[in-house]
Amino acid sequence: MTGPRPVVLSGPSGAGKSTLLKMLLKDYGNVFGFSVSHTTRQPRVGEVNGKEYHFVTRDQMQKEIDAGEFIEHAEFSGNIYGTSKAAVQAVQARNQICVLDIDLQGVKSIKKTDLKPIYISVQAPSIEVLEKRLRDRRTESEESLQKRLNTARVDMELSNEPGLFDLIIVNNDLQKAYSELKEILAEEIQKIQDSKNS
Ligand SMILES: Nc1ncnc2c1ncn2[C@@H]1O[C@H](COP(=O)(O)OP(=O)(O)OP(=O)(O)O)[C@@H](O)[C@H]1O
Ligand SMILES: Nc1nc2c(ncn2[C@@H]2O[C@H](COP(=O)(O)O)[C@@H](O)[C@H]2O)c(=O)[nH]1
Repeated sequence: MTGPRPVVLSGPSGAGKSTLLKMLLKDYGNVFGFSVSHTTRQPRVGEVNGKEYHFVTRDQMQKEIDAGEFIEHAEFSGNIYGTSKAAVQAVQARNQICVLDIDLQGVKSIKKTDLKPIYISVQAPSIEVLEKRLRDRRTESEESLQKRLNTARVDMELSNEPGLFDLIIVNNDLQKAYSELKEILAEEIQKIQDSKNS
């Protein structure tokens, strides 16, 4: 893999990864590019195929995994999610910092590749706050919500492993969390802006 150093955003469902990512893309749209993952889950209201995800069937996804088209893939809450080689290459071809929003299994898989991203974990202040955010988001059935909360408990525990993440952001105050995110990425942002201006 070539190009600027990618960024991995991980952390429990509902912690605020997509919210922070949207802020980053709004402020630095030409600097960052989102790695559009594949998923077998159903699109949510407002989600567009090819933008938030490539929405695919389990059969189609399994065929592409078998064909070696994915850098990593994982089963999460009853669905498969994965990062294709093409998704990352598309961003890198635009000389943008590639941002991957992936779960903890994905992080462990990416650690075995030569991608060498900056690893950031986004956490909610507590499981209670996380549950409230997920409920208020109104995207999950009760079954899916419980699965996500169970996975979140494990994620919150395991993410503290020394060396796993370069930074853990506790997303309580959104603006403060965003400032922390921008701070760790400042050097990479500057490099891209300099290269685009030269
Ligand atoms: N600091 C915050 N304070 C209050 N609400 C927040 C904060 N950050 C995010 N939220 C809200 O919490 C909900 C979950 O956030 P978001 O969808 O960004 O989480 P996520 O980590 O991307 O989840 P998933 O992994 O399921 O995609 C959203 O409704 C969002 O508006
Ligand atoms: N290992 C991977 N995890 C991924 C990928 N794309 C998203 N995700 C993670 O899935 C959960 C649930 O996402 P949701 O959109 O259904 O709420 C979340 O933790 C994402 O980080 C991927 O390509 N690989």
